Amino acid sequence: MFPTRDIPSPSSLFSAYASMAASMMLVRSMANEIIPQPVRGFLLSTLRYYFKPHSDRLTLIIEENCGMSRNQVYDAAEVYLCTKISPNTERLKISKSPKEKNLMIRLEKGEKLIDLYDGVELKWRFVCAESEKSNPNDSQPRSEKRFFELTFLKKHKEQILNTYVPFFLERAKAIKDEERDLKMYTLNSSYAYHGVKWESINLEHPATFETLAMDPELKNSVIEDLDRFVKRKEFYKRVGRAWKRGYLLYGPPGTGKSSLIAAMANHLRFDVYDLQLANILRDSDLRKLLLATANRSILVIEDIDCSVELQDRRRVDGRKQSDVQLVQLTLSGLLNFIDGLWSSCGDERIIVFTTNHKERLDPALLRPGRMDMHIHMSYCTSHGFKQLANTYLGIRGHHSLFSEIEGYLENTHVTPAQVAEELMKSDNADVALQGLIKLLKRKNIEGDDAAADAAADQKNAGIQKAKRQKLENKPRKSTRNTRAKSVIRRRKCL
Ligand SMILES: Nc1ncnc2c1ncn2[C@@H]1O[C@H](COP(=O)(O)OP(=O)(O)OP(=O)(O)O)[C@@H](O)[C@H]1O
Ligand SMILES: [Mg+2]
Repeated sequence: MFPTRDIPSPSSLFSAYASMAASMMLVRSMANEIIPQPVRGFLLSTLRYYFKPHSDRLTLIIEENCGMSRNQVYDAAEVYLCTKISPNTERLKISKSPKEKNLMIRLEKGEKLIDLYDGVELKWRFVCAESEKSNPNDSQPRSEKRFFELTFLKKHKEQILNTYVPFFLERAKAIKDEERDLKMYTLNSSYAYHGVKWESINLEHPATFETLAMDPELKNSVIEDLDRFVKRKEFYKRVGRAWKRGYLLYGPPGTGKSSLIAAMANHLRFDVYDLQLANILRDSDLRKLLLATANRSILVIEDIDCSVELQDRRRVDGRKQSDVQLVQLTLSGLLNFIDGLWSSCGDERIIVFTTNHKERLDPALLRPGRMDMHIHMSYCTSHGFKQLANTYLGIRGHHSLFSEIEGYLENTHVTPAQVAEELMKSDNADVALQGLIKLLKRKNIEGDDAAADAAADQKNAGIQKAKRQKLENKPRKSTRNTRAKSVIRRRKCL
């Protein structure tokens, strides 16, 4: 039997606890009275800091807003994380506004993601919390506070802040760029504006480097050149050059010069500014227009050989006599103007000139260093034809009619535009290719005729030239004779 004497009865236990709790409350209330609230808060948090086990993880809080403006890091994280959605993600938000092309996908609150960067594991969590009301009597509903938590090992703090955050900011920019519609700016020459203005439409030209029929080596070198250009921000800064690049596209009509410009714009996701010089009368307009172009854009001046005949244009069309301008715009003047402006402002600019007649161009344009790359767009080759047959008829391998077509292409001048037109005439590959053979045969005969004509012309021209020279020599002799005779006559007279 246990002695029951030492075991406290429940009622005595209760009264002991009650008196202990009362005395603790008394101590606390005394402490509350003695130590003011802010000091108490500070002491508590300090004690908590020293006695809490320390974590080896750091969490960055990325809030939606910073003051009145949006937090760019938050917006970038929202876009970037859409590319990191894993099979474990359970809830996503999707939306689409009428103006947008693609669905917008965003994380739902509470969702977590893991990202790996350079071997470092990063834990992301999207949090939506109702913010505290500053005034409890306020009838307004509580606002929602949204933020991302980014957690990783503390030892990676520098790496994350200095490289990972800039990395996903850059990626988000690229993704947004990819999503947005490209713009094509043309000039609005309505003089209601007292000048010209850029007007934009969506650039929906579907040409890409994949669909472009052109010499594969040349195509690759253009792609590489463009890719190198956009990556060389630091390089251009270091060597003290403006970050811009010029391309001259030349070749007969219908060889793909305009298509190449569209392919460049689609590849780089750059807007296009189509500068029709014929619509510009004043230097001040040109300056305004150039200054109004944005970075990451392509300025296009098509058919530059026609535009250089701009000197001394006198424009009176439908305007008051007082508005009549004497326009003096020479190519070299224009180039110096563009160079000057471009060297002083703007980044990541591309300028493209096109011409059907390179030989007619002002040497100022062809001067080394002015147009960085001269790209010859030529008649359809056998490789170009295969590319078009693939694009238009879906023929990937060989076709029984190919060798005949390739035979003709070796000595026939036909443009990719003409080939493309033939290939579009039927969905049936055999019919379309037969049509192309007919065209090539016709061209071949015309080409032979034209060559025969050209040879005959040349021969005639040679004969005419010889005759002219003969004639030119005769009078010269006769002139000399006449002059000599007259001298003799004059002497005789004396
Ligand atoms: N190299 C090419 N590859 C694919 N398609 C081409 C090519 N060249 C021309 N085409 C087709 O022909 C059409 C006209 O070509 P494009 O306008 O690019 O020629 P261009 O060289 O700019 O002619 P122009 O000198 O008359 O301005 C294009 O829309 C395209 O369908
Ligand atoms: Mg063109």
